[in-house]
Amino acid sequence: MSVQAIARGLPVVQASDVTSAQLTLKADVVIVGSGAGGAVTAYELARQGLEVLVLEAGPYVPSTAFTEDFADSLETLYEDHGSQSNKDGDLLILQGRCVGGSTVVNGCVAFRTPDFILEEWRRDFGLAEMTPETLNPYFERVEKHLSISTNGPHEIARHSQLMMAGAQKLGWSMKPFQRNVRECALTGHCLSGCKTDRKQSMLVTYLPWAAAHGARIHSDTRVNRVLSDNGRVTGVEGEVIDRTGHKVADVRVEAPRVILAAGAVQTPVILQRSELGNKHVGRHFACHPSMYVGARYPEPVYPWRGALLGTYVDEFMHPKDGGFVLEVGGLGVAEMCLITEPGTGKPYIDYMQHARFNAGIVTLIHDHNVGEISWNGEYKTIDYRLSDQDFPSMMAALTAAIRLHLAAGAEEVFLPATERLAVRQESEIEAIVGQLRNRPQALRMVSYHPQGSCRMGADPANSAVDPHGRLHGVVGLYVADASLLPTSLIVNPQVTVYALANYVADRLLASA
Ligand SMILES: Cc1cc2nc3c(=O)[nH]c(=O)nc-3n(C[C@H](O)[C@H](O)[C@H](O)COP(=O)(O)OP(=O)(O)OC[C@H]3O[C@@H](n4cnc5c(N)ncnc54)[C@H](O)[C@@H]3O)c2cc1C
Repeated sequence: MSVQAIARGLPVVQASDVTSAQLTLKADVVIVGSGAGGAVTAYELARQGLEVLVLEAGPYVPSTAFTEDFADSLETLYEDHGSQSNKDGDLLILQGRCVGGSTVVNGCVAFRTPDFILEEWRRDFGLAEMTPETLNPYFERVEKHLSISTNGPHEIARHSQLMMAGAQKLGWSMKPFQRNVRECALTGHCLSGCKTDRKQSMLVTYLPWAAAHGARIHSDTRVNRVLSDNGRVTGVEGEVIDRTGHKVADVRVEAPRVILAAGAVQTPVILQRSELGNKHVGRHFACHPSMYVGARYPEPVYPWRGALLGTYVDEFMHPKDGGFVLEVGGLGVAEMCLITEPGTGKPYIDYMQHARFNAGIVTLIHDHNVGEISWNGEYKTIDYRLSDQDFPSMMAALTAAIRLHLAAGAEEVFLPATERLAVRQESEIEAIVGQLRNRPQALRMVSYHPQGSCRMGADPANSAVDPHGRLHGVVGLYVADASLLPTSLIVNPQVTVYALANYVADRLLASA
């Protein structure tokens, strides 16, 4: 490893450090991906004395190099440079692709897995251990490690304050978020990475801690295949690719245990390329398709100022109450161009000229696991279409978001539809929302939470991975990322992923 790499902070072997065309490595455990699942397993295993090697496809970008410019960040920190989408092209699927994974670019919102979701997992997937009693110690551990705390009054930006007043008028429960941030600088640039290391991402917590316990981290290293012999894992192979896209070296790692933590899109792709796993690998993909419902307020609210995410409406969280959450979110100008008012020409210019008057709400639904990830030998496909079963909760979430904006004093609410639709008063909502139909390209949706493509369960007849995180039918191969989630969560998933990764690491240690 070069002296510069160590001096830069985290000791990472980068493409520029690799001098031979063939890299051959050994480890007790090789971990693929350095995001939420990969970093937690790396630390928990390294601190118990295992020789851990982490291979990360994305670059190592130290926080001092973050630019707070979203367009730059999409280029350097995001999967497919921020353009990853579903097959129909109406759902942008954002994932981080860098050392630290999506945790580097996420919005810091931290929720434990709701009890009613754990109940579904126990009931429908035979996951008897997925109880609050088993998971609470993991949640507590991660909350302590990542300094998770409730937003203070100074972290509730003007737009969130207006919406809290609106929720009060409507009689809805609205709460401040919990976030993994220490003394937030309130710059609102979370999605571009936290330049001052206040966000407690994997880049500044579990990865340096894992390295301190001897874990080796290689960036720019994409794993293509898991190697196995007679149903037992023997290692992985992949390539070192530099930032200009040129291959620098082939990599082969010998290891008796492999943990896949490449995220819910790439983990099934690696398994499919390796021809490992049963027919559930890649299926049952869910993603919390969300809509950004923007609105214009009579006063400037500067949506890019203050904490990115302040408060949320939990009134409708349980499926029997609607099955959705409304999150009041800030937004920079670049993000606003990407995901809000769809008009072109004059209406669009007018909208952007009034950017400082716009505030937004992000909707999340408890979607069904109807998607599928596949690899055709050349490229991946994300086949996800909002199901007819989920369309009513999407519309209920949209209606509630419009009502909240109006109650908070908004003058005009813009629907995240491909045709230009706006609501100015409560009496218009039903007719305008009622025009929307569940067809491709009708809605503009974004997913920040891909999940469920290698779901956990006791029975291989309906799951890809067993209750301890082992791929059914292959010895030594584990999954420890958002692919594991048997159903969608409804709430932001990072804490669930950290807890499950820690749980899987403990199961691995117990069987070692
Ligand atoms: C913009 C954004 C905002 C978000 N906001 C929140 C939030 O506020 N709260 C919350 O709870 N969650 C949030 N999330 C989601 C949360 O960050 C993820 O659910 C979580 O990080 C998933 O963990 P993971 O380990 O499955 O994948 P990731 O954290 O995405 O890590 C996967 C890693 O694997 C690497 N990889 C992929 N393929 C390969 C390969 N072939 N070889 C080697 N490495 C590979 C990737 O480059 C990536 O670094 C957000 C996500 C995004 C993108």
